[in-house]
Amino acid sequence: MQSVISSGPSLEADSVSILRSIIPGLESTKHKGQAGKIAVVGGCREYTGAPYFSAISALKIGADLSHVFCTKDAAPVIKSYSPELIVHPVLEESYSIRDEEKSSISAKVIAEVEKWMERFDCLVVGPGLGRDPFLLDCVSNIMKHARECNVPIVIDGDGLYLVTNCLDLVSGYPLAVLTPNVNEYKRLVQKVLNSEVNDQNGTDQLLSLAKGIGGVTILRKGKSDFVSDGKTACAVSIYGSPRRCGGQGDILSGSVAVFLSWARQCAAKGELSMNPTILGCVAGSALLRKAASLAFESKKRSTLTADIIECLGRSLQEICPTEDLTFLSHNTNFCGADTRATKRRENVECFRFGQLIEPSFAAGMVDGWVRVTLRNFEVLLLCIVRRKRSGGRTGAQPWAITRGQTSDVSYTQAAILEVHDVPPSTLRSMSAYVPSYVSPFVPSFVSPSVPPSNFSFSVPPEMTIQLMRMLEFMILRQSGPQATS
Ligand SMILES: NC(=O)C1=CN([C@@H]2O[C@H](COP(=O)(O)OP(=O)(O)OC[C@H]3O[C@@H](n4cnc5c(N)ncnc54)[C@H](OP(=O)(O)O)[C@@H]3O)[C@@H](O)[C@H]2O)[C@@H](O)CC1
Ligand SMILES: Nc1ncnc2c1ncn2[C@@H]1O[C@H](COP(=O)(O)OP(=O)(O)OP(=O)(O)O)[C@@H](O)[C@H]1O
Repeated sequence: MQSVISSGPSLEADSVSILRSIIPGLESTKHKGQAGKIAVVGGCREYTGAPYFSAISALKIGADLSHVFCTKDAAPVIKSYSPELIVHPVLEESYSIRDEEKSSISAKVIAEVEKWMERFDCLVVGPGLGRDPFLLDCVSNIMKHARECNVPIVIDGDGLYLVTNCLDLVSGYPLAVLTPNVNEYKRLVQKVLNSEVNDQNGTDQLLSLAKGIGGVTILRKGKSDFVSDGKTACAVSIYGSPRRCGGQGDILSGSVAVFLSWARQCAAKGELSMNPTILGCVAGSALLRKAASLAFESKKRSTLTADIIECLGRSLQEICPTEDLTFLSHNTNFCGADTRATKRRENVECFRFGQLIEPSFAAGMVDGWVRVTLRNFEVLLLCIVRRKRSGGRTGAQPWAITRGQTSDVSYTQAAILEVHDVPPSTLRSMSAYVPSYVSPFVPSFVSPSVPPSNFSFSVPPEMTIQLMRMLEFMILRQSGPQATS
């Protein structure tokens, strides 16, 4: 993926491209759990809203399952907010137990959470956790266990209070993300750097802070959100709202947890060249800020956290529309293999709106290929010269062909697009099929001049959707009666 974090004086990340590059496709081949399983550790007698906001946001953004581990008092309340959440009433506060029970209860708490830990893609620790010493002690053990299992941990709210007083819990753990607000950041700077917050030199201070805690990622919340892992730093300033109702940080923690999990999935497939933790933070922040701006547009001063949560879906849709995500997967469901084409071109599957290309029709007529290489999916436009049954040429026709990881279609995530091996004659013929809204961006396609025979070009990521629409357009043209005559 190309660099999305600028190295010049501006720190602003290309959040929209990052979001698009991380959001997975929606495919019928996936099963529950593959889009993410998130757990929030938080919720006590005083605070039941915060863990709910965090966990429900994770679900609304696209995680498949969202758990909450909270105190026994908080659990029925959180369950009553939503039947979608899986709520575990496992934590205890000092007031509800006797001193002599503490060690056995502590062991029970950790045993209960351990059962689940390896299933989670990310843990959020802190929303509405409170500051009861016994409870925080149990949560320290949960964090240690998460760390042993290599589960990423997003730490917010009272989780940051805990961590600031016991830095060893996260120090040197690259899968830890701290999301401090203005107060929490101040406390961290004082504790780790033994100084006061210095906004004149804010980026350097943030870098030093992240480095000082051994390379954890810090997302400093504020007018702009700043993210650093101690090596690189970037900012998210787009969108946002002037309304500062409590709970937005909780949405952020759930959002970062989901995007971090998705970014790690991309990284595991070798699709990212950047720290997925940073990308998860940038995407999580940008989405929250977009939802806050949409909510403010309609609710103005009365905007509440629940209104922002309601706008998460629309925000995702505006940034990365689901029809774009599903178009190809819909069509690939109907793929069928064409044996002769397979022989000619390494395992290529041909389809045309659910039908095989007639072998007799396709055989020997491959005239050129346009290969569109997307991040985890490959589309081949096979250009064949159609012949009448008698054998006479009738002109070039492009056909869409898919190949590669068809179970992982996600073409809006494309960063690079290559086209090559297209003979000049085919390119010229194809220009007839290129809709005018795409042609300015693909000048070589429509150029009447003769391109080199091994022709290739790159298309910027923002053009990907238009190009995919072009493919759709081409296929649609082929579904008309004249295509089969
Ligand atoms: N609807 C809900 O359920 C919501 C619940 N929320 C939840 O609330 C929790 C606190 O988070 P917050 O963001 O309000 O704390 P923040 O701004 O750092 O501190 C403000 C001032 O208060 C003080 N202070 C805090 N806790 C204290 C304590 N136990 N005992 C004593 N002092 C305490 C603090 O002092 P200091 O930290 O400097 O000691 C500072 O001066 C957290 O779990 C969050 O998730 C929010 O997410 C919003 C929606
Ligand atoms: N001054 C600001 N201008 C614009 N957006 C802001 C501003 N301050 C915070 N935000 C946005 O609100 C998000 C939450 O930040 P905030 O400081 O409210 O966190 P918090 O206090 O931890 O939240 P919570 O109330 O959930 O505990 C930030 O990620 C940022 O996008």
